[in-house]
Amino acid sequence: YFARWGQSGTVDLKQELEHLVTLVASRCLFGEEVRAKMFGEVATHLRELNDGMRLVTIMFPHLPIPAHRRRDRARARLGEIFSDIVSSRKASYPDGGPDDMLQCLIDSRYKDGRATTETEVVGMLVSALFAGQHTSSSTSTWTGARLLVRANSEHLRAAVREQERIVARHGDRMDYEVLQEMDTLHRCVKEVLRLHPPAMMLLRHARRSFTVRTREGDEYEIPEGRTVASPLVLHNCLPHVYRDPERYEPNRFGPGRGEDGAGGAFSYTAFGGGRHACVGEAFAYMQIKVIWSHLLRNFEMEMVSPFPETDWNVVMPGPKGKAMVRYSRKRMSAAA
Ligand code: HEM
Repeated sequence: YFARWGQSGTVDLKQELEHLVTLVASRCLFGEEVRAKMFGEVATHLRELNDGMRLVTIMFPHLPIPAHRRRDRARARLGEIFSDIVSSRKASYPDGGPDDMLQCLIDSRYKDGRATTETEVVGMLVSALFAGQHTSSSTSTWTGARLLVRANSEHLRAAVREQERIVARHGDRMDYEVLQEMDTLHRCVKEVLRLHPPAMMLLRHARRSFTVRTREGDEYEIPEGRTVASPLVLHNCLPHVYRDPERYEPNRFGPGRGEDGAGGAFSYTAFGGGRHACVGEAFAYMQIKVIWSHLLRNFEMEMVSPFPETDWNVVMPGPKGKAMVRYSRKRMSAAA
């Protein structure tokens, strides 16, 4: 993908990473044969789905506003595209096909032995692509925005030094084990997710009433049947859990700092928690670390646009506007 970039130049990192993550997601979900075909249109519809998830959507999901109409048209069109993909896969591989998520959903059976229907497979594909695309691409962009500003150059240097050590040990080999060694990069991404969680709140339905006791000792009764919103944009920044919470400080998750999980099992909830916690967490970290290890090994980069603002108008807030980055090629050698 990055072979398209020149020897040096300026790019909108946000747009580049959005494209790349859509390609990776479509390859992993649908397989090689559809990756190239569907890229342009699907990327546009995914953007319209996200743009149609406004704050007002939580209260009035069907309010007749232009963003909701675009969302509904995009969902219908995605349904058509994916239905074609499911039926052509079923026709081409009647006895089991390639090793990807599409095939896995087609082959799945319910406990009573019933097969999944085409509508169910299409619905799950749309939701997995939606859940995995925007979240990972905005986290990749925020990682760049955080690491490439001058104030964080020590963290950038630490992440580059880690890549040098890993290249010296493993050369160009890139697989699951090698990714597990990238602790510094992992913490850089984890800290990005603390400050810029793509989901701003978790929602739960109270199936029975219960009482919440605050640190100050106040008690609140949550009645049965209510929806409870847990605002992770706020509790990822609680000062009694995270020292200097507004600061980008990946080392707070390092050994001996005592901040990792300091507020209990649910103090860090960028991927949610409990029964409905994100199923894509491990995949997301792998994807983002593959992308950023490649960039750190092959490019010198610097942000040339202001640090992006957050687009708070949508339910899954991401960086607003462009994230312009100047790059020049380098080659990290195994001898480094
Ligand atoms: C940086 C990337 C990601 C972030 C920050 C993220 C975050 C989240 C959050 C906060 C939830 C709600 C959890 C809850 O309510 O407790 C969630 C659910 C979910 N995520 Fe992710 N996610 C990411 C990537 C992915 C990827 C790559 C996939 C799939 C390939 C994925 C699939 C899902 C699914 C299917 C659910 C619903 C789980 C359920 O309701 O049982 N996510 N994610």
